[in-house]
Amino acid sequence: MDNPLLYATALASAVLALYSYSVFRRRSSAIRDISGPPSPSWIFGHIRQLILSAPYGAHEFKWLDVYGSVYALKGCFGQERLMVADPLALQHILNSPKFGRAPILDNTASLLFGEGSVITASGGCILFSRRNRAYVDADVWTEAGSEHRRLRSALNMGFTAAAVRGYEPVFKRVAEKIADQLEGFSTATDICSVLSPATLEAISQAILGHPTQELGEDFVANNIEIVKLTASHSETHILADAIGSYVPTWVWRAAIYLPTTGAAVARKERSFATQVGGRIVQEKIDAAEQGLEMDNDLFSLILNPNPSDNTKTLSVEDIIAQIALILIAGQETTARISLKANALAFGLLELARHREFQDELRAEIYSNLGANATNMAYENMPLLNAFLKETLRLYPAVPQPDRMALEDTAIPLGESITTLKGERISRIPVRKGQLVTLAIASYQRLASRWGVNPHEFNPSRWLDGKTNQGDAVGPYANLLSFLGGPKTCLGWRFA
Ligand code: HEM
Repeated sequence: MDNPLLYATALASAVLALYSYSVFRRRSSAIRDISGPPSPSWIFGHIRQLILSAPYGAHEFKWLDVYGSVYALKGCFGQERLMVADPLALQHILNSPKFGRAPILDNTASLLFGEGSVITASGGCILFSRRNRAYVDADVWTEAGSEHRRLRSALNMGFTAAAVRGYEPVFKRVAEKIADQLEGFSTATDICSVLSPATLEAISQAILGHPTQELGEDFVANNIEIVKLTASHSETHILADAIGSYVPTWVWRAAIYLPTTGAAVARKERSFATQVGGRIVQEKIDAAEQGLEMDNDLFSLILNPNPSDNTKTLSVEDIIAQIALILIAGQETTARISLKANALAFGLLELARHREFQDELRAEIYSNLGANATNMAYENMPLLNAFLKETLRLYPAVPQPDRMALEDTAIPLGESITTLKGERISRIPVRKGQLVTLAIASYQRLASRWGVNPHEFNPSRWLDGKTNQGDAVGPYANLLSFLGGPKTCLGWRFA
């Protein structure tokens, strides 16, 4: 299509179709009656303010103060969205089969990791492809849910408290390497460029049982490229996501063959993961057949399951299908290269800002290392635990994941709200297809939950018992940094 008139006509038709669709949905949506900030733009809605503002939350936390823990926002092209930081509502959405990941998240995941990974087996993609044909089939949900449970149950073997304790020698080696590197720097340095490869090293050794150099330079370089791509945000990305969410799943599946940088990196990742993963798995199978002792990395654990329990058995293909996901999911969230959300970098930044606390924490760690240098007793280190919780609370790596209602339903609220019509409601009716943003960063700054001055870094809030824990919401300290419900981060103990 090299005729500019054709381009203009195609673009105008797409914009008109999006506009008509958004008007149609707006007329029939209950979200219209929920208060929220006025939208600055029809094309971007509030998304630029939500995602691109610096420092993080510049707009979001003001909206939280003004509109409370549930309010309406506009997405791109006039789309209605609901922001939810109410603990009961979050807990409901995360645990209800009536909500799934937003199609754009699922489709991106399947592009990067293929169809066989635990994250793509969770039902979303299958459901969304059916939804494109305007129906949701309960049997499909159950089938996809059970495939997700099967993979999770088998993989979980490598993420139990005992298994993660088994990885401690790896963590220690990697931590010593980071410390050596940092001691060698005499000027200001980009900490993310040190932490990101170190995290990949820890994951590679603990999960695959091989140091990164054995994965091959090309695989490692491509992995870093993917982490950079998935961490970057711009107006172009926002628009591409918005348009991509209207694109059917079969088009996404074909997108892997596009001649774009993103598709090329995704293609390489999947091909490297299959080749390298296949080689590593085969080596382990050969070692087991020769009666050699298996290592205690995740792959060796999975390949050597309890034969009496066949629910925990994974095929070689199943195992290989998890490699790209685990390398990227762990690295991207723990030590992301972008400064938007990097748990480790933000933790170090807060230590630099709070020198007194830094000294106390160092003293606590040294005194425990002295007592038992090979086996760290984390439970005996209250300051370290408080530091980790406070860092994860203030800087969730995934601060605003989207969910979508898979059928007409209602979201219960812990605190009732007044609608624009003046009605007091304790449940918000939502229509099938409604997008809901889980406002994790806002939830983790609710004064009602975490005590006074919730925007301040103050680890002692965890020590003096002033955090109101309420109902269990997330897996760790009631935080939602690892999300919650059946799709809780598999690697939260590892992280
Ligand atoms: C601070 C570090 C980490 C954070 C904040 C984090 C956060 C998350 C979040 C929010 C999700 C859910 C995504 C969604 O459903 O939309 C997730 C899923 C996942 N994470 Fe993590 N993660 C971290 C580290 C890790 C590590 C180190 C690993 C593995 C070594 C890992 C493996 C996974 C896997 C396999 C899933 C998919 C689970 C499923 O769909 O059932 N994560 N993570």
